[in-house]
Amino acid sequence: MSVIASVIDKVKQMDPGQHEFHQAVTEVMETLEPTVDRHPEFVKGGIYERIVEPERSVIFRVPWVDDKGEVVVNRGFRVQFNNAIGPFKGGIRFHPSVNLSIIKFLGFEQIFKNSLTTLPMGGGKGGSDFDPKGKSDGEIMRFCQAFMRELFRHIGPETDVPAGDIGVGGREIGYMFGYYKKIRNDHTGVLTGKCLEHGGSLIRPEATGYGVVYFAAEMLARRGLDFKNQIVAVSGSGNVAQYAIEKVNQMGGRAISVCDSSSTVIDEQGIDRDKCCYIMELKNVRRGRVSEYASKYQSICVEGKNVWDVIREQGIKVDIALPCATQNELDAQNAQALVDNGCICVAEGANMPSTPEAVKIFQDNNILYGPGKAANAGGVATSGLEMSQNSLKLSWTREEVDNRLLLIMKSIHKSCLDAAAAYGKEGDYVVGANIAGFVKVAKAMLSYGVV
Ligand SMILES: NC(=O)C1=CN([C@@H]2O[C@H](COP(=O)(O)OP(=O)(O)OC[C@H]3O[C@@H](n4cnc5c(N)ncnc54)[C@H](OP(=O)(O)O)[C@@H]3O)[C@@H](O)[C@H]2O)C=CC1
Ligand SMILES: O=C(O)CCC(=O)C(=O)O
Repeated sequence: MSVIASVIDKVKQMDPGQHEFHQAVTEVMETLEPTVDRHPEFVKGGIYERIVEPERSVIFRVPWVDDKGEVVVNRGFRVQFNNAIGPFKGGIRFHPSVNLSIIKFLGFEQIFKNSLTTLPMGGGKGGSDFDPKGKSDGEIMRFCQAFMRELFRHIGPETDVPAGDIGVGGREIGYMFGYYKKIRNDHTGVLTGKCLEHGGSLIRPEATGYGVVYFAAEMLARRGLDFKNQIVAVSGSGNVAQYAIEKVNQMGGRAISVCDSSSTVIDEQGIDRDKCCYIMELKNVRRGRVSEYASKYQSICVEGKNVWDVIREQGIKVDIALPCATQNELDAQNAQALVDNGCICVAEGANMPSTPEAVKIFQDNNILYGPGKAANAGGVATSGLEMSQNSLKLSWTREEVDNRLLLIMKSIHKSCLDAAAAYGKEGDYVVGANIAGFVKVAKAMLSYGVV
């Protein structure tokens, strides 16, 4: 049995039931096969076995008091996966589905993504099964403080620097940062995604969504294409989706969809600047449901189905797909429908949104397919820029950060293509992203000896 197959086998045996983690490990490991012959030193150094095991996983109790005065207990997680090239770095997710498998898959992906950014950041991820939906502002604050009451002892600006992810935005980062500062008496860059007033970076809120569109534009340019007049399907309606739509509009495309966990809205006229501002206010301020969009603007609203189901069922033509909601949202049936209807490009804003079967359909049909760890790396890259500004005690302008983001996305795109070509898989962004991300981390791990 090859070293890769035995590593995948061992992961499945050791952690049965961690399906998302198995999926992420299998997807990465299978593409690393060509590195085994090229780098016998990685085999000898046990790099493949070591890279799938987190440095440590912390699971903790998060007790807090709700508005009725009742004690609620949630479960918190921080998986510090790999710090070979820099401090652990990765977001925090608050969602009822959160469990160890999901946090491990996200932390594992983060190792390679962060490596691709060119910045010195290791991989980690955290979260809780806390559901922010329907909670008052006071409840959110008390939960964030309770979460930080344990997390603070595991993190630090040179150790582990969390940020936002699903259910965690500027408001939650503010509450967590404020509490860390209070109990440590230390105003330091321990979190990213902070508000501007207390050390955040311009463009961090926009960065993941803008970065996905920058990455897709690079892929399209290889075929002499761009966003102008392209019909773009976007899923989700949160941070990543909102700024992806904003950038699609700026680049001359027409974004036609959003969804949340309750319904999907299709607006074939296009979600223009004003409609996008409406969604931002609806989701970020009023914390409402996307179905409200349909009562304000002429559009289709389908309850209980995601964007990709609705596009398939209604035979809607899409040129570019940007899945920006959650893992495994886009399955084989919906991938086939996108291909059959002439889709040319898929760039993933979410982490692992396409199932393995869907990815195979995109690749077999020569679709420009940009996997999340490359296409959505602009968020964490800009977090890295926030860390740099915090260390320098400087703030860069919007233009400066956006320019750096654009250059990083171009560099990631080039690294993927270079690595794919160097390992005999010309044009394959999946192989390219995995190998380029992996080789840098593997070399760093090797240089430390067995630790
Ligand atoms: N924020 C960042 O910087 C980065 C985020 N990502 C990834 O992007 C994705 C979106 O994150 P982000 O925009 O920050 O999160 P948000 O919480 O801001 O938004 C998530 C959106 O996805 C929807 N959603 C979540 N789960 C489901 C589901 N099961 N079915 C349908 N819709 C769902 C949410 O709906 P509802 O409103 O009902 O909850 C919401 O509209 C995630 O995969 C995340 O890991 C990747 C890189 C960086
Ligand atoms: O900005 C960060 O540190 C993390 C962003 C994130 O969670 C991700 O890249 O998936």
